[in-house]
Amino acid sequence: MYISATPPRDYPTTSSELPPPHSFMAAPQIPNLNTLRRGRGPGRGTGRVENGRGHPIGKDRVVQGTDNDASVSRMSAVELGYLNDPYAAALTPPGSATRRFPIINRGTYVRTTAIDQLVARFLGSYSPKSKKQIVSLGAGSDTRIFRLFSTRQSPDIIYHELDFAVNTATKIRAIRSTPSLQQALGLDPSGDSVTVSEAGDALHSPSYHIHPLDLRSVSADSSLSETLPGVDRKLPTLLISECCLIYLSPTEATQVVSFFTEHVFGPSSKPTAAGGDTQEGLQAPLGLILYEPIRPNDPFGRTMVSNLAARGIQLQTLHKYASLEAQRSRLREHKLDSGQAAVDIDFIWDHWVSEEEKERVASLEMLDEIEEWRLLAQHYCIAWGWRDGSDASAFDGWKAIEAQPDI
Ligand SMILES: C[S@@+](CC[C@H](N)C(=O)[O-])C[C@H]1O[C@@H](n2cnc3c(N)ncnc32)[C@H](O)[C@@H]1O
Repeated sequence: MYISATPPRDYPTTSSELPPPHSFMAAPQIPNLNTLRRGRGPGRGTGRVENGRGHPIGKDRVVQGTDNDASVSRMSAVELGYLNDPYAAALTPPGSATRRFPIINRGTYVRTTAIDQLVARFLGSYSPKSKKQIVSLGAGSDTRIFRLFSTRQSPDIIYHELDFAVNTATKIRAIRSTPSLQQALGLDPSGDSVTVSEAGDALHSPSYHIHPLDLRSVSADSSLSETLPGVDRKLPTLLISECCLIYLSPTEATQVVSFFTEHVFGPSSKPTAAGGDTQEGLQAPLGLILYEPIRPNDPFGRTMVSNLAARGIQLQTLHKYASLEAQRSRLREHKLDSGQAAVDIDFIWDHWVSEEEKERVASLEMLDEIEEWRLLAQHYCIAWGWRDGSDASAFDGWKAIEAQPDI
């Protein structure tokens, strides 16, 4: 039961506490464990100019800028010892490092390690004969690819990252100028196995692809080889949306997931044994992990939503997928029907983190605001679902994970 609607303490609660319109922030204070921060950054105006498809460019910039907040939060958690991530610094904008509040650091820790666990269970142990594929939507400056590739003997994974061109170009610049990122990927930038587009916003190598793509532009008519070169339609594949689809409208978010479930990884045709004819219905095993805010309708959630609205920000799918059950239904509706589960961050801290690890994390810095932590953590969830498709064992690693009963 929620005992107070008190928002985390650096959320302004009235419009008079908001920064003046001319100093609205490039990266808004979205109620995100990743983005809540101590100070208010410098602003950037939001114009009304639209891109080619009617989306205001100013709003897009705000959404693109949320990645800076994500990288700063990651860096804060790394510097304090919550996470071990030697690649975070290279992907954090220079001079932007800031120490986040303890509840935010703990949130970054729980969400990152929980998604890491789901990814590790999907990938299983190294096996060059059974390649798997990961497609990260709105990957931004995420470091998971570097952490994964540096710890597996050889890439038995094909990893794709998608984001707006402005963000993919930033990441590619960081990779080009940082030998440790190249080494983690096993890339030789002067070799011919890596190609970078002329605009510097797309990168292709045998195991790693960065695609500059506005997800709102994909449709069933999109040519796969042009839109997502290097995607293998037949491999067991994991889609990850770590705080990305929440920025799309419900229709757009549904279209993006359907693009992958029905079009990219939809039923394929293969020659029958007799030759000639084709046999429909073979689908690659496919899973989806979502990390998103939930529960906008209780007092705490309402305060967060109204703070955002005052900044012109609407997390449009938040009301549609407001509960753990709504997230599970969403996965079922996308025919990820072999299994689905959803847990909030509070549950993960309680049930997935060992007592020893809890003690280690608790010793890193003082966290007095236990009630505030629990409230915040109950407003973010991780949901996952999968379909077995052509390989009933591809998601075996997910079958025994402890999930949360409805509350
Ligand atoms: C909060 S950041 C999260 C970044 C990363 N997933 C992480 O968790 O560290 C949201 C990311 O989604 C990306 N994004 C949002 N809408 C998008 C769209 N329509 N097309 C491509 N990327 C999008 C943003 O540019 C941004 O990099």
